[in-house]
Amino acid sequence: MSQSGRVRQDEVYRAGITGRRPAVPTAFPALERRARWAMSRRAHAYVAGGAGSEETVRANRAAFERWRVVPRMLRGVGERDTAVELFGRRHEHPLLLAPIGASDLVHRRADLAVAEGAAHAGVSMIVSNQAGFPMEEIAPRATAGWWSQLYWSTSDDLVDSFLARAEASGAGAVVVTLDTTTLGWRPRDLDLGHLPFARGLGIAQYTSDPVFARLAQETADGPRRSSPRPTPAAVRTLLEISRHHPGRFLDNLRSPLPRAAVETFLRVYSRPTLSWDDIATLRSRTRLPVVLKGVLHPDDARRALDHGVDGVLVSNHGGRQIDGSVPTLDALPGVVEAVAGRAPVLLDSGIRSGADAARALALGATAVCLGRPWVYGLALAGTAGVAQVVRDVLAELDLTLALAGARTPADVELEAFASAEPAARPAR
Ligand SMILES: Cc1cc2nc3c(=O)[nH]c(=O)nc-3n(C[C@H](O)[C@H](O)[C@H](O)COP(=O)(O)O)c2cc1C
Ligand SMILES: O=C(O)C(=O)c1ccccc1
Repeated sequence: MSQSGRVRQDEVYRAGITGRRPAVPTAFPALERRARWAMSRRAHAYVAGGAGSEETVRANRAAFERWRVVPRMLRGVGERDTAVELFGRRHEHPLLLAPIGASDLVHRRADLAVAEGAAHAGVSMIVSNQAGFPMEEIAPRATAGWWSQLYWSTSDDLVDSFLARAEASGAGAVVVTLDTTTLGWRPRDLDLGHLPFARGLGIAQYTSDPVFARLAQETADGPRRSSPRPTPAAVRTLLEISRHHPGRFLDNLRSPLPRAAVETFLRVYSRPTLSWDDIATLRSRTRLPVVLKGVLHPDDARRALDHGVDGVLVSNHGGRQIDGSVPTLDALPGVVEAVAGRAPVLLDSGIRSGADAARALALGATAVCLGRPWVYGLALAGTAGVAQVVRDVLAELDLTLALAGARTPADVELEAFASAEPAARPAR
């Protein structure tokens, strides 16, 4: 049971009496504006940017604006209950941090700070495969739980190694991202000629991996000279890269290995030929619950369940992959209907506030994932910034329920507004 909205408001207004203001802005537009000043041009372009003309980035938002809350009065709702159970674990809040790679572009402590911020706010974090630190260092800080996100590599051995490491480090699930088998067309990054990974950012999960070390050494040696196991020196160099200076190792380390590591990453990080046959092998590869990220079609959701998948995450990667892709909130009702309560359905892409979370949950999402807003909190105030952004979203979610006369998100009443084709609310 929660009154987190009132608690957070009281905290802010009381601190205000002595002249203290929140560390980061409490609403998204100001948060983004402030973060933009704090970030490098390249970092801002990478985080804020989307595919093509960024129509889908905007459409994700417009989809939320088409649903309006119809508040119900006098329902005596004093406390709200937003807890959910996901894969046998109780989550106090129906929100997780979406996996976001290369956060070492915006903060020196990157995923370590994010994990601590998520833990402070009491939410789980989905650790990106493209993190700035090895998952073994992030995991102990994510005390409210964490899941591991996987890009299916061209090397099946590397996939198995990532899965084994996630299991050994206590991940609660593995989230396989399907929508980035190849990188979308991103004009902001293209115009700056900038991809973080090409500079050695966001590759720490790889450089800390023994299978990857072998692949990188093969690249450095050339195929003829390569030895079957990575030499101890190669492993040491790569570990040094992942521990000490992921961001600037190309300048700092003289050995050819760092450059080989970047080249190897770019070659192996994703398999464009990924198919349902690969998904079918997952059950024998890992005992972790499997979530497929990037599902937008009801038939793909059904097929996922047929393949033994444990959950789906409705996502268009924040509009970064296909310009003109369907907004996730529009896709949600069809997926919810197809899944029919058999598995959790998560949603991301466009969640900016607690009011957005309330609408996605009322439309049948089991939980939502917060993306760009936490990156802006990180850029402005590190751990404290991430924690505040999350707590503010949760506070507004709680207040939205209270004012709508809803004890749980499912009780929120919605109506479609000014849409050419009003989407039907799924039966629940
Ligand atoms: C800068 C950035 C990096 C991202 N990196 C990853 C990643 O490594 N793995 C992944 O599955 N999704 C990644 N995503 C997608 C997010 O998980 C999520 O789907 C998206 O941010 C949701 O959109 P929103 O931020 O507009 O709400 C990234 C998104 C951004 C903005
Ligand atoms: O930037 C992204 O959105 C992302 O997820 C990604 C992951 C790997 C390589 C390039 C981009």
